[in-house]
Amino acid sequence: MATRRLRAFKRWMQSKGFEWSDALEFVDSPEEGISVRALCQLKEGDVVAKIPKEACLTIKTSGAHEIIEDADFDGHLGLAFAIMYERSLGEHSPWAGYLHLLPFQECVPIVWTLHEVNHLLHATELHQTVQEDKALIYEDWKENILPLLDLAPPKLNPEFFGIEQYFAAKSLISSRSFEIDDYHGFGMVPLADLFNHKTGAEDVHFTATPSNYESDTDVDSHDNDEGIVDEAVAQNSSIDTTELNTAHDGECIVSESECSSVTEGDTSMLEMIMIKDVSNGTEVFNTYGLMGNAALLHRYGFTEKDNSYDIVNIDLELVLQWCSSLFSDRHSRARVSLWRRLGSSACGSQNAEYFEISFDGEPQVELLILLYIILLPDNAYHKLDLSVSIAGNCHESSETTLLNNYIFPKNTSNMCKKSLLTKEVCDALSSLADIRESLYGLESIEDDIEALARCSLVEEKKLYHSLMLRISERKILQKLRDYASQSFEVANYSSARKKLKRTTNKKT
Ligand SMILES: C[S@@+](CC[C@H](N)C(=O)[O-])C[C@H]1O[C@@H](n2cnc3c(N)ncnc32)[C@H](O)[C@@H]1O
Repeated sequence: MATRRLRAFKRWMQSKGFEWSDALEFVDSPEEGISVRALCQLKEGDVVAKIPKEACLTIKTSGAHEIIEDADFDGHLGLAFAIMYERSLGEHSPWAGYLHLLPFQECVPIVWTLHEVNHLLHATELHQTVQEDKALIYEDWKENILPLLDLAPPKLNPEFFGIEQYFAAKSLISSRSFEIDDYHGFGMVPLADLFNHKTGAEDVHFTATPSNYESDTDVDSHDNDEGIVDEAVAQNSSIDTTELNTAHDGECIVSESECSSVTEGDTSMLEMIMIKDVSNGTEVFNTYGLMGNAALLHRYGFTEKDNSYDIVNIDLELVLQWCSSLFSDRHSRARVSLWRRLGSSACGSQNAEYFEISFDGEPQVELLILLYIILLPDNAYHKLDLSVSIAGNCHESSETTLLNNYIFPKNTSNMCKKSLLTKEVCDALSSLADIRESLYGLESIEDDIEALARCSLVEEKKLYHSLMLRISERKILQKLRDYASQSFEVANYSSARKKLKRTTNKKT
């Protein structure tokens, strides 16, 4: 459905030199926002849109570029300032037709109230991150934007540069900005940001070399310090400058980006190319990257059911808590120290170390090694400790060799894990899953599932996606328990078989 705002946006795109195929339909739904659909069969390799870089809103193209340069604002801060500045110009902004199409803000957790963050994200992978983000963004605004408002010139209307406006701009950057090129950096790319995301199953890509879109300049999303931002195009690549064909006699025709049609040297346009066939009437998806639900909610404000990139983390702190419920502090310290001397480490930084549990409930091997060492009987621990010290002194054998000799005599990765999965380690994994789960509070996962079933995705978006996140994390903890019990059963079964074999061999 083409609404009035979409028609105005199309007129704006035309005035700025955008080209797009008639085979693309922009659909505006009050519940789901804007999406893009194929009006006819789209073929792999079709160039479906061309976007002038000059029409992208970046720190170079914005009317605020001098203020941004003088203030020495970096990429994120600069782009947030550019968005607020262009919004402050109203109809006088060259991006007015685009800005009208954007929501004021994207419903990502940084724009939720602190109460909502604490209530809805409690104990999830996002809770602490979002608390920290909110504090940092506020500090950023206070230190950089607020002082600028008092300067004359430039005379800035404070109404458009307040803390709410800054958070809103940051939410738009997080959910819809793209890397453009070395000169522009990243920015807001009209039209490209109308495509919704599908994990690992995108239909459309941005590329500088339309005729060989499988090359290195193919673009995937990538991480940067403030979240995943889609990378759009490498500069100075050859670009197909063929005009897009438009519909004739009710037929949708898009350009065939063949090598022969490539004109070298035009780096002024971004292009969108189909990377697979899409049938008539189907939504055309981009991908924002391969992300679990925590990352999706953090950067884009939504989650996906059964997202295989989901993970849950177990903090080292939590392992230490479990350890001190069974052993003395001295025991814990000594075992963790030996674990570190063996060259093991967790993910994250020194004061926030954690272990990842994958979507199928498999724990990071470093966690298994730590639990194994914590649970070693004293005599075995002393032997290993002595060997590590001697090795450290003579520099003859590496920690890995020692660990392999001691724990992994067979030295193959599958065997490694199996050797670590003793009954005690498996019990420890189950206890850790229980402790991690207890952090969510009194409601069980079944309560969460029921609450999700009652929840409206449209009217209670925050609740819906935070429940999805909690449930996906809790399902992984369930799988961790299954992994622990099954691993022990398997280990038990194979050691029983070995014992049986040894006994039978002895007899024969
Ligand atoms: C780049 S915009 C995509 C266009 C957007 N739908 C619009 O109305 O303008 C990204 C935002 O679209 C929404 N979105 C994208 N993919 C989605 C998906 N698979 N499920 C739910 N929402 C999605 C999220 O709100 C996200 O922050």
